[in-house]
Amino acid sequence: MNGFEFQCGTKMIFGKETELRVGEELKKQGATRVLFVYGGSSIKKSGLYGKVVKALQDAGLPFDELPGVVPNPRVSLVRKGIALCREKGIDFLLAVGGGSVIDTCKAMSFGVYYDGDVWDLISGKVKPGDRRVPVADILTLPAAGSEESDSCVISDETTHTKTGFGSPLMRPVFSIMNPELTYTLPPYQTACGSMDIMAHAMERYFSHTQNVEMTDRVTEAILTTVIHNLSVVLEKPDDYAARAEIMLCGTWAQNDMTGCGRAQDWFNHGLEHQISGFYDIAHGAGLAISFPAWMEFLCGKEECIPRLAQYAVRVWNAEMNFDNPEETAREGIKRLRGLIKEAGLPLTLSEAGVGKEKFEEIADNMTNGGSHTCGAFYAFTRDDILTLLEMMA
Ligand SMILES: NC(=O)c1ccc[n+]([C@@H]2O[C@H](COP(=O)([O-])OP(=O)(O)OC[C@H]3O[C@@H](n4cnc5c(N)ncnc54)[C@H](O)[C@@H]3O)[C@@H](O)[C@H]2O)c1
Repeated sequence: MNGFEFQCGTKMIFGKETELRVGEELKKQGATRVLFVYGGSSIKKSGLYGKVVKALQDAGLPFDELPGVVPNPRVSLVRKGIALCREKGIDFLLAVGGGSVIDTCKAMSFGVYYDGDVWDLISGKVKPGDRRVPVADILTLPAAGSEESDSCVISDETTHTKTGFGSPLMRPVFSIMNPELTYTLPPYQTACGSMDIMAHAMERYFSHTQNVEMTDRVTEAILTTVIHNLSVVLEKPDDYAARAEIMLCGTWAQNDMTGCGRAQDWFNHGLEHQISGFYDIAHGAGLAISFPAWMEFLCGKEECIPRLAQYAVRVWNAEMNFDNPEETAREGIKRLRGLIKEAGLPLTLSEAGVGKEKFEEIADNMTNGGSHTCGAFYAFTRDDILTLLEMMA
């Protein structure tokens, strides 16, 4: 196990009807003027919008609204939000929605205190400072884990670039998590979210760092819990117990608890950001296509087989073939693909409507024209990425 620092100060407020406490909690945290940020019609249809407005009014908290966050959230709205925060003297951001809404608030929160264009922070040209408008959220979609993570991902729709930045100060001050709020998620979105949760667990799990047994075991528990409960909620969307399990997994898969003391990979997220930057597909769908193909590619790399086989045995209950561990590894991939198919997610780029026309550009972007490799568990060259993309096609 490597040395590490870990600090996660987000207060998690979990359970039925917890969203009704948002006003009093914001006040307790020192808010005097709030910007209520959300996406489209889904929170209005579900009645959550009205509950939030009432909770803010009951707490006597003045607030403004910024609707219009879209999946793969746009920097144009972040810029609009920054201007609004400055104009109205906002001192607390309240995100109500999934990762896209929370990430929009996180980017705004640092952008308010930066004099230049916020894309400088997002693109990593300038490091974020130590001042930010605090962020809180009511989570409606377990997936990104942004409710406790220290990073955000934003797209520039004019250049088709999707990238992100982070800071230890970026973690939300508190996150309200009521599993009942996720009953309205369509099956496809539920499946995409679960795939994203599994991907966060696997980006950390696939590591060559030795002696990380405790975080391995926690990660395996997250993966097996999501696998089991995803099947339950696809059958019965209002199963509170199963929704709660998935919601908690979403947060703990991405708050970096399971990443402590180990090298992490993040190749698949990098690849998916490229794909969804160009094609605007759901993040979880992109990961459903890339992860099994990535594992299959790695079956050809001897140094990766033991961990792939361990994953197959412990997560998928595959039988260990000590004479041929690659066969065990392939069984794990087969079972992962089975779940993805059952959940209605795409297994290939063509199923997701993505062609081959950007392959060269994607490989260039990920390796800076072939000048460096990408990924820690296995270092992909530009040519490797092209091979992998063909496998995903
Ligand atoms: N910050 C991080 O740590 C982190 C990590 C991984 C991914 N991300 C990013 O997060 C974004 C994806 O976030 P996401 O997966 O949470 O999805 P999302 O926020 O983009 O939402 C997806 C869709 O689900 C709808 N939705 C949300 N809650 C709903 C509900 N309860 N009922 C019905 N519909 C609902 C939204 O309106 C939206 O149309 C991507 O841009 C991804 O790159 C961020």
